[in-house]
Amino acid sequence: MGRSGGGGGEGSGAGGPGPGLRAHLGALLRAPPRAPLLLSVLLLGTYFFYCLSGPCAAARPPSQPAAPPATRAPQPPSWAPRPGRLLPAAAAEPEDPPEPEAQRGGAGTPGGGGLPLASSFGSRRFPQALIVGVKKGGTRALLEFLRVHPDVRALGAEPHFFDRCYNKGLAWYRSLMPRTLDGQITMEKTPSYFVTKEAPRRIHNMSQDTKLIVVVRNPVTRAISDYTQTLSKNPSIPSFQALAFRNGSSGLVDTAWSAVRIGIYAKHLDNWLQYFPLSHFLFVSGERLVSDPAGEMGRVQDFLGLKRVVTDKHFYFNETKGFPCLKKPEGSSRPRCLGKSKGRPHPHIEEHVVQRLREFYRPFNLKFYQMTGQDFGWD
Ligand SMILES: Nc1ncnc2c1ncn2[C@@H]1O[C@H](COP(=O)(O)OS(=O)(=O)O)[C@@H](OP(=O)(O)O)[C@H]1O
Repeated sequence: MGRSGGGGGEGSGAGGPGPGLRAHLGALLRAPPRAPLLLSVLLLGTYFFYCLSGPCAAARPPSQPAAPPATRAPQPPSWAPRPGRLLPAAAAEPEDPPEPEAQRGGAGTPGGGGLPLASSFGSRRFPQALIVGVKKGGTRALLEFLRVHPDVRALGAEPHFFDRCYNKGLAWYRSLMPRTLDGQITMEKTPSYFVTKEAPRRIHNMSQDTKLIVVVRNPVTRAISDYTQTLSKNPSIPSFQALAFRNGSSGLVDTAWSAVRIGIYAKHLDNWLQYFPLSHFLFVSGERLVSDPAGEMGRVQDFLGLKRVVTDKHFYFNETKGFPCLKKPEGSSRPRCLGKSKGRPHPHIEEHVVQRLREFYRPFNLKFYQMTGQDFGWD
């Protein structure tokens, strides 16, 4: 499943057959008539292959109910951010994979339950809370920490419903969710929602009571982390510096590059505030999630109206990884850190490049502190 590096797009998985499929079907239809059975089998196989391998396929529901189209709402305001320049490699990056335990057991499997019993009790509900961003902010860590809480049931994979898969309909989206009992909260995380101009309106359309969590991180470090991810998939991309500035380091900062654009938090938040009041948001510091995970989890649990169950007893600092890890993740009794793609070393970026980006972000950061009433200390 590809990711867009933060830019939103309408789901493309449910449209008509693409050129590849048309060519394939054409070839099959020209086959000799004496092979009707083989032809039918191939046609069916081709149909299922193309239908199920689209950008929404990683989050397939256990059964496919007839999904009514999602309700239409007024067009978004014209000033909303436009999709920026994407690196080819970024567009082909795989999703943030669910952590292994989540894949094996419960709620990581779309529609699954953590315990065998959970598969037959409770009901699938729309998420009452979403982690909407930001990409490379620490969203996977937050979700895995939250899943330890017995009153949180979360989808492990990123469903990308409100950016790429919206045309699958709200019933499809709900069918992905794990079953919950009364009093439990359903959650999912898709970091690209924060920079998708249609996402706030669509989420508001699902429920205007949705609680929204945004994990934010120093935008300069975030951009380097984003670049590191792209570089890991495609080592031949240009240097960070060449991508960050329009004409080498002497030029203007290139805000069309998604790695830069995502970090202009104030601008993206402005779009969300057209639909949700500030009281619906919790801004989690990506830095404090690493330096004081229990403290930040206390704030998150309070915001979600949960008992403070996840505390410092749940974490240990793994010296080798250099990050806090869980003593007992959901569905496991063994300690576990996040996977290799989380907390990886960044390439060295020259100080003058970092400095110029810091200066670029400063006014946007100050605006963001003002809007949220929180100083994240990035300057
Ligand atoms: N406990 C723990 N373990 C490992 N990594 C941690 C942790 N807490 C936060 N982080 C930081 O999370 C960064 C990845 O962010 P995301 O999970 O939001 O990335 S993604 O958008 O879903 O790809 C990742 O970024 P990089 O350091 O650049 O790899 C980490 O810095």
